[in-house]
Amino acid sequence: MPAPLPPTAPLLGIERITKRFGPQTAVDGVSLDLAPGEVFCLLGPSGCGKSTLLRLIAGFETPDAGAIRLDGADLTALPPHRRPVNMMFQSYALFPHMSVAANVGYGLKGLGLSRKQAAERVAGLIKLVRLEGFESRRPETLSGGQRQRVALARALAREPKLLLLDEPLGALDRTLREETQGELRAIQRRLGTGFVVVTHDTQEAMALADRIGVMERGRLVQVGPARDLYERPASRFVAGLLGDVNLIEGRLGPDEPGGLRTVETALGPIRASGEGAAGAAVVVAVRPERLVVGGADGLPGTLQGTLVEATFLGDRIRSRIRMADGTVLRASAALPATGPMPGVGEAVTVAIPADAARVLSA
Ligand SMILES: Nc1ncnc2c1ncn2[C@@H]1O[C@H](COP(=O)(O)OP(=O)(O)OP(=O)(O)O)[C@@H](O)[C@H]1O
Repeated sequence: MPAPLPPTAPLLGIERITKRFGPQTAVDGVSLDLAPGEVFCLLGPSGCGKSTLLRLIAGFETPDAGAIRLDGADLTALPPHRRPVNMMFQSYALFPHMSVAANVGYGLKGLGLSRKQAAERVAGLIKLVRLEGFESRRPETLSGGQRQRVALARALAREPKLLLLDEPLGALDRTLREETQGELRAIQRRLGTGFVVVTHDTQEAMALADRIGVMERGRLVQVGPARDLYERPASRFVAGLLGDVNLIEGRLGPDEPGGLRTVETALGPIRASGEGAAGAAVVVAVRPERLVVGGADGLPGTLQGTLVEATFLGDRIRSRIRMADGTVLRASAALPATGPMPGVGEAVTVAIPADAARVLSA
């Protein structure tokens, strides 16, 4: 029986694409479907192949194997300018001698628009990125955030079906970055253009993406909404990339009814969800904010430890707790509404709720 069709045909279809540079495989058999209007973030450390995958979609690189389709049409043989795709670079590559309006209008060259049509399109784009009044300014007189918006308007000028963004906010400082993430997302929603965004910043991927694809050494190792990746990482690598995590080594117990497993660790048995062969060496992954510190007496599996560090961070306390066997766990908790901070050297209880503990292959 044929597989059921997805609810909407994919905008972008990448099939087993591979790109080698000499002995190095930069992109290794990646397959991926993108829904229309979706924002997809490629996340991974430097050198994992994110930019190469983006450049393959744009047509700046030719794959050694595999195919790329857009709306069902094979793009693989088309040069970059013939693809209904546009790319925005981190450097923005604005023309310094041209005004904001001319930079944006440059994106319309070759479309055969009349002067009037082009002027209207430019005005609409400038409005979209909220740069009205800046039309005749030169890029060098703009702030980083404004330059970013000029580059975005120019990249959107030809109304691409898909926009590729390489570290789009990389040049902005932290506060401006967070503001601009929201703006970028709002513009994208208004237009419904599909976005593929390359970033090595996990927070940014979480803020922007409908789905994140994690790349590791040329492979796409896990794809899903940020929350799925955060709560159910497929590997230690993904767990660590998405945020801080405690990794506790142990051996996996046998299958049990109810789906939970028991992992024997130096801290004692820990109940966790996940799969694997009984006896396998595993790690239990627990996010610091899911540890229940203090007041855990009476919960099954409550452990005893000593607080070795407690740092006040405004909205939460970050702490380190040494357990009887010497393992140090990191916890992060909302502040108690009233009352003193827990003191260093104090004995504390620690509980690991079973729904916060994931079994990962060691
Ligand atoms: N033109 C090239 N010639 C040779 N090797 C290349 C070329 N482009 C990329 N590579 C190699 O392919 C691998 C993936 O590079 P890529 O730029 O895609 O990584 P990345 O994840 O985007 O990294 P970064 O975040 O640092 O940009 C790297 O090992 C890189 O050295």
